[in-house]
Amino acid sequence: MTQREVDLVVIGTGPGGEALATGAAKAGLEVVAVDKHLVGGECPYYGCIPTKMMVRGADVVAEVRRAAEVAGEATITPAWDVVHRRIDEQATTHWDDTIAVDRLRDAGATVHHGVGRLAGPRQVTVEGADGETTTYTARRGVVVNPGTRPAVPPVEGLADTPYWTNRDAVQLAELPGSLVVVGGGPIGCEMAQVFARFGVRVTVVQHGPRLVPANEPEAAALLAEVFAHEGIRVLTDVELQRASYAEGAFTLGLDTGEELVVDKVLVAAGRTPNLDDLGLETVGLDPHARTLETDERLRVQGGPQEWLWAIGDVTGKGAFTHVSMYQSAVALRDVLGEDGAPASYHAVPHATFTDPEIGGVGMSEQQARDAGLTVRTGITKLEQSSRGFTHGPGGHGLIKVVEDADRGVLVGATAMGPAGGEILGFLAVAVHAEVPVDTLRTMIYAYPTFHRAIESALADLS
Ligand SMILES: Cc1cc2nc3c(=O)[nH]c(=O)nc-3n(C[C@H](O)[C@H](O)[C@H](O)COP(=O)(O)OP(=O)(O)OC[C@H]3O[C@@H](n4cnc5c(N)ncnc54)[C@H](O)[C@@H]3O)c2cc1C
Ligand SMILES: NC(=O)c1ccc[n+]([C@@H]2O[C@H](COP(=O)([O-])OP(=O)(O)OC[C@H]3O[C@@H](n4cnc5c(N)ncnc54)[C@H](O)[C@@H]3O)[C@@H](O)[C@H]2O)c1
Repeated sequence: MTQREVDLVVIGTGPGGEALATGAAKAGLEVVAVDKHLVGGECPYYGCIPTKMMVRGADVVAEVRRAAEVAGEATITPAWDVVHRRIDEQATTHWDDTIAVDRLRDAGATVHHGVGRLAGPRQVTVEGADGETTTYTARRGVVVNPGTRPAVPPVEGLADTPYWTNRDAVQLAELPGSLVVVGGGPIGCEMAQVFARFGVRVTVVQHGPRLVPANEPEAAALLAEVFAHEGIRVLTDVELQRASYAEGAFTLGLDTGEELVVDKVLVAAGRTPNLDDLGLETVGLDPHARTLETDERLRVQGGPQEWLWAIGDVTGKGAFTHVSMYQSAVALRDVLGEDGAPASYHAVPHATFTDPEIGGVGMSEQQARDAGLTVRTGITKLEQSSRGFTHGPGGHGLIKVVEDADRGVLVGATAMGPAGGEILGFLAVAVHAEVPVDTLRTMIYAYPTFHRAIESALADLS
């Protein structure tokens, strides 16, 4: 066993951990960045980046199929190997993190591949693949950024089948004929639409009453309509009860009595935080917790606040890369003893990259009501705007705004449509900066843009 003393240990290099380790090393701290798999985490290798390449391919397929209605005949023969090659070569360099490791080392950090665990105050052990263990004493402290792994729903027989998770889905070289997606959240919906557009017969099994439940119900309803139109079967309010696999086929038993027989099953039913094997108990924290509670400087609450920070999905503030990066910057300032704005989560934006995209920021209408606010909402369909009308096929969408009527500011908004995640930018500024609705109403909205529909949604506030 080797012992070393350093300034900072970062356990887990998701997007935030990688950025924080880089910044701390550049600032002159002696930093060890520990990861048991790939430096950069889920986003670049198995999450955002490969899935957005899949979405890009699927969107091109859909656009070509719309051509006849607006420009003339065009045909496309979807070819998954093109998507696979882009992911393999351009996005992930064959799922190899050498570039990221070199970048961190160039910044001055030490990269240690292995499982990192807290082992008492300021102590971290790292167990390498070769079984060699190193114990680090962290003078300044420890930042944990361990992320999540796919949750496996407690369905009889499922664990014994070769089901896929997002990690398998982004590495596919060939597509199956049929697929059941278990879970209708962002991962399930993005993947379902991609695979369907490439010719896979897709069924989504969602145990709740609607798709994308973190978004407004109107957005979920519109997405369900689009999915139905594209031939994706969506089963809501359905429980998967049994799963088995034999002779190359899965059989799934539903509580409705129906049995689905398919080539493949993709489980996208939420995530489990990687907190259970982090040694949290050695510093008085609960290893079974779903999140680590943090303060506005990302210091872990209920534990050794002076030397332990947590960032990323495990903080429960929004499982998004931009949240991990945002927290990384706030925590880095605190690690370095610098002043700066505290973390604030009243305007967390998110975009689900289905077509139409669903952008959301801040509170949903229900969340605002549950928070006891005096709520007014306004909604408009994109098809009723000049831009939606001229866009034609693929132009479905909506804008919904949620106002705290007592303060006269937006506390939440949804922008769904072509480039919904981009239109969201305007609404994110309004919610973040608490721009008075009266001011938003005095603006001039360029004609005929999609974002001009925001003016109609504001006019509808009641
Ligand atoms: C399919 C999919 C699509 C997504 N698409 C988007 C998107 O479009 N936009 C978006 O904003 N977000 C998206 N996300 C979410 C996004 O990937 C995460 O929010 C983001 O990666 C931030 O996670 P994180 O920083 O908490 O850590 P992660 O990225 O999960 O990384 C954690 C790292 O810690 C390591 N680790 C864990 N435990 C230990 C340990 N004990 N010792 C050493 N290392 C350890 C892991 O190996 C991993 O490298 C997507 C996620 C998935 C799965
Ligand atoms: N574009 C993006 O920003 C993006 C894309 C993908 C993922 N993500 C992030 O990753 C996180 C994880 O995504 P996710 O879609 O796996 O999780 P999720 O928790 O958001 O959605 C999972 C869905 O599965 C359903 N479900 C759970 N158990 C089920 C069961 N037994 N049978 C049927 N349905 C079941 C839930 O009702 C839920 O709707 C998201 O919360 C999001 O923050 C973001």
